[in-house]
Amino acid sequence: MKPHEPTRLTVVGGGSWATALVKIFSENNVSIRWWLRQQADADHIRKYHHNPSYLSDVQINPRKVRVCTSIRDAFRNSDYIVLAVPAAFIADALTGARSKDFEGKHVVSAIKGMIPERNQLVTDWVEEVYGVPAERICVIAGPCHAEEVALEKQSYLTIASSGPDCAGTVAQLLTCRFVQASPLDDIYGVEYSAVMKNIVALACGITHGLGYGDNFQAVLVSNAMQEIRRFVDTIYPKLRDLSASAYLGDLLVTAYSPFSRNRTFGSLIGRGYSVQSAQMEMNMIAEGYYAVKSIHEFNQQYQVPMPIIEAVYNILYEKVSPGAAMNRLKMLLK
Ligand SMILES: NC(=O)C1=CN([C@@H]2O[C@H](COP(=O)(O)OP(=O)(O)OC[C@H]3O[C@@H](n4cnc5c(N)ncnc54)[C@H](OP(=O)(O)O)[C@@H]3O)[C@@H](O)[C@H]2O)C=CC1
Ligand SMILES: O=C(CO)COP(=O)(O)O
Repeated sequence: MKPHEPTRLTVVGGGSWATALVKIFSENNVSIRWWLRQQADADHIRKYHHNPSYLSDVQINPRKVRVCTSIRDAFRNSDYIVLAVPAAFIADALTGARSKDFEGKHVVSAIKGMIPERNQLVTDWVEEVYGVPAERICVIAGPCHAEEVALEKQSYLTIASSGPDCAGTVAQLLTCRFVQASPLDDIYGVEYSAVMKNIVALACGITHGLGYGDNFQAVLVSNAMQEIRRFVDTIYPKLRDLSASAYLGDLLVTAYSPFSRNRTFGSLIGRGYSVQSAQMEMNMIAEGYYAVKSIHEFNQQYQVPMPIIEAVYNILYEKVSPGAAMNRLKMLLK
């Protein structure tokens, strides 16, 4: 690539985070192929330069962004493939793409969830299924809600990879007027923490829906941080600073922000909605709903004590009432 040529990116996904990422990347010298699954959405963006279904105030720059609905077209000539579809649907979204289509490219996962049928991190799945080498994979993490990106509120991202090159370049591509992105070398720690903070936000929402107050929630979140530490230190021991924004910051924003899908979903459950009616009430996906099952099953072999994760699992998958599960949990917190 010549020095002043734009970096060629593919963004996979038409939801709020994909739309926000397209906006951030468009601040830099890039050329984006943006894949959406709905033809009507793609046509609308082409004509009116905004996504009709998510973050519709965000203006899409037609000089930098080309929309398409064919995944193989979207991959053509791209240097970086950015995945921004909930984990449960990423295999669907990539239907039609083959290992060969990933050759020579970097993969950037913006997904904070696990592949449900395999209880596997998205980056491991990409490596295993599409043969992408680990050093060409990175994740986008950090406390950052798409809605605040749309409003250009100052935000911070952490780009984690196992080798320095991928994360460093992607961090540069995401740094702009209102976003500061930095690289980090703890891809597994960051990815697992991001998956788990969604489950904790569900727990916060559930307790909020049940009428617990801020005092309880502060204790819940502190205990949750200890659970996350126990889990990631067991699965992938490494010297890491869990008070950094990629870990603690993301836990806090998801647990407390009214923008959080996971907190909102939990709050509906706490107020007595069934899983199905809560899902219908929200137009967006709460990753924690799928993730809690994956983490619960994955943890069978490790048996890391995680009473908060277990309480959420019992409520969502074992029909334990939110009130009873939280009554039991509150005796275990300190
Ligand atoms: N939103 C945020 O602020 C942030 C989100 N993330 C992560 O980004 C990822 C994407 O989440 P987000 O953008 O918020 O999700 P949204 O709920 O905003 O959008 C969901 C997306 O999934 C698509 N989808 C739904 N069902 C299917 C299916 N069966 N097959 C293919 N695609 C499907 C939807 O397509 P359609 O519209 O056509 O139904 C839509 O593009 C998640 O892992 C989330 O944790 C990370 C950081 C911030
Ligand atoms: O990861 C996020 C913010 O950093 C988004 O969390 P929610 O999916 O709960 O909105």
